[in-house]
Parts: sequence; structure tokens; C-alpha cells
Amino acid sequence: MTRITSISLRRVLDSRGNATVEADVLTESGGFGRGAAPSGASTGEYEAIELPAGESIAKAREHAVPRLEGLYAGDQRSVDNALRAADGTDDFSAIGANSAVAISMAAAKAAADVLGAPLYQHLGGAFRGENFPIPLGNVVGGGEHAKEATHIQEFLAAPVGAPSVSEAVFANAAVHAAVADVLDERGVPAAKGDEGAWAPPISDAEAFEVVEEAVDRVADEVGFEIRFGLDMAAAELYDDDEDAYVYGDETKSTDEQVEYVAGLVDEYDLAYVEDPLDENDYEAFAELTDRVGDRTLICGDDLFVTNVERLQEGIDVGAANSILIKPNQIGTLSDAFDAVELAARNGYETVISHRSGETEDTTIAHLAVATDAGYIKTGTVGGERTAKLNELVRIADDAV
Ligand SMILES: C=C(OP(=O)(O)O)C(=O)O
Ligand SMILES: [Mg+2]
Repeated sequence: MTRITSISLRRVLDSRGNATVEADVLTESGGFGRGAAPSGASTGEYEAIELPAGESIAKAREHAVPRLEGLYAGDQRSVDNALRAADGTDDFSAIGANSAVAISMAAAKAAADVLGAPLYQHLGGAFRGENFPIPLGNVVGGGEHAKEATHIQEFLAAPVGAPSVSEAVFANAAVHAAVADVLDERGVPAAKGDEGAWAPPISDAEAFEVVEEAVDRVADEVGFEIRFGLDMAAAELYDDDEDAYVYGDETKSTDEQVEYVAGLVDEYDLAYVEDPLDENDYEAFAELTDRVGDRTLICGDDLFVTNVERLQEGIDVGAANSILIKPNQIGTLSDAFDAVELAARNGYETVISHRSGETEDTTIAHLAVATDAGYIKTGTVGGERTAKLNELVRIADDAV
């Protein structure tokens, strides 16, 4: 039986050293699942609300846990509906999306444990496990993830020609290492940002040169196509008062930003551009998608926040052609699945994603395989990132 008998919640550390919520779910027949909430730094304005971990735990213990005990862990919709009902708001601001997502993921894992099935199969069904996402690997970054580095938040290796997920994962690690070599040759010192990407004190223009060089070197070595992409996190660059995108001392109007990004797509043959425009500007997203959407992915992260209503608005006007899926942006696995399905029905590519603050939790690796996502964005190096990447390698090797 998969009835939930107990849920324990605790504060644990995330990769930035902040407190986050971990949930353990136990079922009648001894099924066990554990989930931990990640946490963003460049969060979208419309995301579900994360409360301080201790507060979120206290509220969830009082309002959610009593409703959940006795439910079937395997009935994910009921579990997630009960979380929503216990919260009673649209954005999980009563119990916190951090407790909600931790419990939602833990319940799914407990159900998989009872079934004796890998999580991706419990979530995605018997026919999943053959296709794997292309990992987008953050190799250079700045923005909200590292001070005194690039304005663009993430430069992402995209090993689109890799014959296997394992070769893709290792190629991204090789690009990360090659970036260090190229920076060293240029005499540029570099620490690492929150996601383990290099955070050098160089201009965005120089970062393009460095990443292109590193990608080319590794592509030559491995013999398959590697491209690269960006997360511009442009809502963080956009200044409402100036109505412009601010790059240090320079600003760009919205038209100039569209022109700039379209130019970058062509100059660098970018495979992927996330959040190239402000999270409120569907119109400019649509214009850019119209211009370059036939040759690259224009992805909405802060734009869509894994929310079906915001995604539908984008679909209606042709804004973007792909969506970033972050379960903690919306609060439950059911909501994340709904966003994936709406995207798929409308020809939008899905990219399952980590947050800049992460834990060892590997749910998103399973979610990517379960939903047949085209891409996963989960870093390149660092234990909390390799936890997901190595889990993908294990899934491919039938070793989970
Ligand atoms: C992973 C990201 O960063 P954060 O978790 O800080 O939102 C992102 O913006 O895509
Ligand atoms: Mg983003």
C-alpha cells in the first residue's frame, strides 16, 4: 500500500550554504522518498513564493502534513492538490513553495520505491528511459550568480551532436576545463560563480571569444558538434525607470536588445537563448522569436515561470519557442507536468532546469527522462550539479 503514514521536514544546507527544506515521506508498506527544495537568485517576478526554511516548515507541518497523511503517495495529483488546498493561495505564499516542492518530490519518490521502479518510470511510464536530454552546461557566468563577472548570466555549452548522454556530460566538463585553459592563456584569473561556472572579470564580448574557442577545441577532440547558448536573464538587466537594458555603462533600448540578440544568434550560431528580454515583454519576445526562432531556441524562464497561464499567453502571441521547467517556480510536480504537456502540445521545446542554489536531489534528472524533454540545464561541475548529471548517466546505464 502506498498510503502516506508520515512526513518529516527539516532544514538542510543548500549549495550556497543557505537553509532549505528537505522532506521525507514514508508509506504504510515501508516506501521511502526524500526531496529537497532548490533556490533561485535571479528569480522571476511571477514565481511561487519561497519562505524562510524554518517558517515554511512550521507552516507546512501545521497546515499540509495533516491533510497529506493517509493519501496515496502514488496518486501525485491528489498529493499536489492537497498541498494547494492546504496553502490556499495562488503562489504558495502561505506554506512556501519550498516545503511544497520538497514534499511533492518526496511523495513521488516514495511511490516509486513502493513500486520498485525508477522515479522516471513511475512518473513517465514504461516506455521512458530510451531518450535523453541534451545537457546545457554552464561554463562562464556572471549576473546575479557572480559579482564582477559578465553581464550575461550564463554561457552554456550545448553538445548537440553527442552520440550519448554520457558523452555529452563529459564534453561539457571538457569545455569547462578548456575555458580555464583559454582564460589562463589570456592571463585572466577566474573564480567560480554559484553554479560552478567560471566567473572571470571580462567583458561579455571577450567571454564570447573565450567560450567559442573552448567549444571549438573540445569539438575537435571529441569529433561531434558542440554549440553554445546563453541565459541572458534579461529581467535582471532591464531597468524600468530607464526603459532600457543596462550593461554597466552602456544601455540598449528594447529594439537594440532585439537587434543585439539576433546578431549574436547569427554570429555565434547560438543553439539556445534563454530570457533575452524582460519578463513582462511578450511582444519583444515574439518579435525576436519571429526573427530567429527557426534556427535557435528562444526559451522563457522568468517569462513563463513554469506557469501554464503565462505559457498560454506566450503561445497566443508567439513569444519564445521553448520553456524552462523549474518545479520550485510553481510548487508541485503536477504543475510542472502540466506546463511540459502544454508546451509539447504547442510545439514548444522543454528544458528541465536546476536552480543556482541546489542540493544533492536528483529529481530533475528523472523528470527530464520521464517527460522526454529535449534539454536539461543543470550545470557542469560541482557536487550538487554532478549529482543530476551522474544520475542521467546511471539511468542510461539502467543502474538506478
Ligand atoms: C538557474 C537560473 O538561476 P536562478 O536559479 O538563480 O534563477 C536561471 O536563471 O535559469
Ligand atoms: Mg534563467
